[in-house]
Amino acid sequence: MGAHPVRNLIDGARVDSATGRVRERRDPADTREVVSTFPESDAKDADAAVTAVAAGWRAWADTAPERRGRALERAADVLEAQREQLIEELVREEGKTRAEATIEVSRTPANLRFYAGEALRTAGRTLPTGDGSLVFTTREPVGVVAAITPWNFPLNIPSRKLGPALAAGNGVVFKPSDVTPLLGQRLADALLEGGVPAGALAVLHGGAEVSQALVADDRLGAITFTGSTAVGESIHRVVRASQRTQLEMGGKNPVVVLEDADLDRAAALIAKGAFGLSGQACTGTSRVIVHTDVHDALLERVAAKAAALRVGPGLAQGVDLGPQATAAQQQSVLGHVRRAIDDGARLVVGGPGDPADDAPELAHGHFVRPTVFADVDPASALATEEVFGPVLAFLRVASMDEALRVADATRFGLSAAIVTADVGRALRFAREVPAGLVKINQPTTGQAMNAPFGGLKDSSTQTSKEQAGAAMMAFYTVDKTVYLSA
Ligand SMILES: NC(=O)C1=CN([C@@H]2O[C@H](COP(=O)(O)OP(=O)(O)OC[C@H]3O[C@@H](n4cnc5c(N)ncnc54)[C@H](OP(=O)(O)O)[C@@H]3O)[C@@H](O)[C@H]2O)C=CC1
Ligand SMILES: CCCCCC(=O)O
Repeated sequence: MGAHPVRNLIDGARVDSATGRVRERRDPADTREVVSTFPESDAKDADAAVTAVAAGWRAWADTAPERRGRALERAADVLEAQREQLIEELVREEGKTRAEATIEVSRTPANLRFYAGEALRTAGRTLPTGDGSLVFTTREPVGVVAAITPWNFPLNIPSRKLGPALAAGNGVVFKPSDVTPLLGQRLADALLEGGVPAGALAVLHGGAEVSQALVADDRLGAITFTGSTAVGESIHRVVRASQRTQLEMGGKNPVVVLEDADLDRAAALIAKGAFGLSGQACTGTSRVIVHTDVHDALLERVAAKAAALRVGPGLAQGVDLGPQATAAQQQSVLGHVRRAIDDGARLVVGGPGDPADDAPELAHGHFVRPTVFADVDPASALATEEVFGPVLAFLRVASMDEALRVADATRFGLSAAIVTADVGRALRFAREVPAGLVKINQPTTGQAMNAPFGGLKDSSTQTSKEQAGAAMMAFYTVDKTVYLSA
């Protein structure tokens, strides 16, 4: 499979960056393979993209909602027709397994269809006046929206931003991660083929430089970002008070296991949440906070599952864990593992060793070993910092009160799970745990596409939740109140 040339998309034209610089994206499972090439864009490109969408969005906003919805529906049709191709490209560009890629490639068109319907449901309301005049509200598009997205769900996460933004009649400047430029182009191409006009959608490729320039543009009405807390906070410092921001950021998600838990069930959902997507999920499980009475029995079960996982290229049969998405992510994960050992955590499974030592065919990929630590200090880096890799920290507690305190001992509050047969304590957990997503006897990962998605604390801005249907549309529209006398 040759390298796909990806270019910026501005006013319908596929153009190189003003910098003239082109970068390569190589397969994270085998870096000898170039998957795509893409422009390294800068502020000039960002300015050109915003200028084009600022000029073009109004015509899209004036398009009948039914036609806007139909364009999203047809874009979903295009993506579904490309299913097998997208699955393979997603595995080769991002690194997830074929099974994980299949789920994402299926969810993406479903997101577009979900928001296609919202185009027709987003409306204002009339208010009684009693004096014969009319007072009503309208929902108008914000205008120009910047969507900046991460590499770990390069189709699904952008689709649940571009879908509602376009359904509401906004124009979008889309900046995919430089780790997954091809998938970003595939989504944009499907939207254009579906009928979104070139003036309503621009795509910029590149890294921090173009992204920083984009968010600093005063012509943006809204910025929707998903990525690390550090970058999200840097964006928040730049934008004007009047510009809407929706920031979905990092997590350090715990599973609390009480003494009455079904340990086989607990071990299965912990392994799924911790090692799925090679640990590269913001809602991924990174902490197990377990009652001391069942600690050793649970650790034994989870360690056995981790040790049995097969690491390898996502297109290979029977692989459970693909590579980390980049060399930088691989080195970051290994740095956390080495730091945990230095801090005195007990290594139970995995560790800093190179999986290629046991399997030479892995020598050209960014692979790491699924790793489990025990006796982790709740205040240590491993227990409080996001690793974003397949590394699990076991923390022992003696009560539910202590479990809640330990769960709260990080700056994050995205997803949290509890495993127990006690409904009363489960509901107390749901009330008291500082997390925007609470899972009872379920993994910390996995969401219903029609349920609000977002965290508390430094995991998310609290202005609006993603995926929340009508509530999502509120972020992408402005309210007006109109007073009318005949
Ligand atoms: N809460 C949620 O829903 C989710 C959160 N995440 C979080 O995202 C992180 C992993 O994704 P990752 O892509 O590495 O996150 P990053 O924060 O590194 O990047 C996110 C996006 O921002 C861009 N970017 C990078 N630096 C800057 C900057 N200084 N200013 C503006 N934009 C910038 C990136 O471009 P480029 O990649 O080209 O550098 C990318 O498009 C983890 O922390 C994870 O928890 C991931 C998925 C979901
Ligand atoms: C589209 C999937 C949302 C979940 C984001 C995560 O867990 O990284």
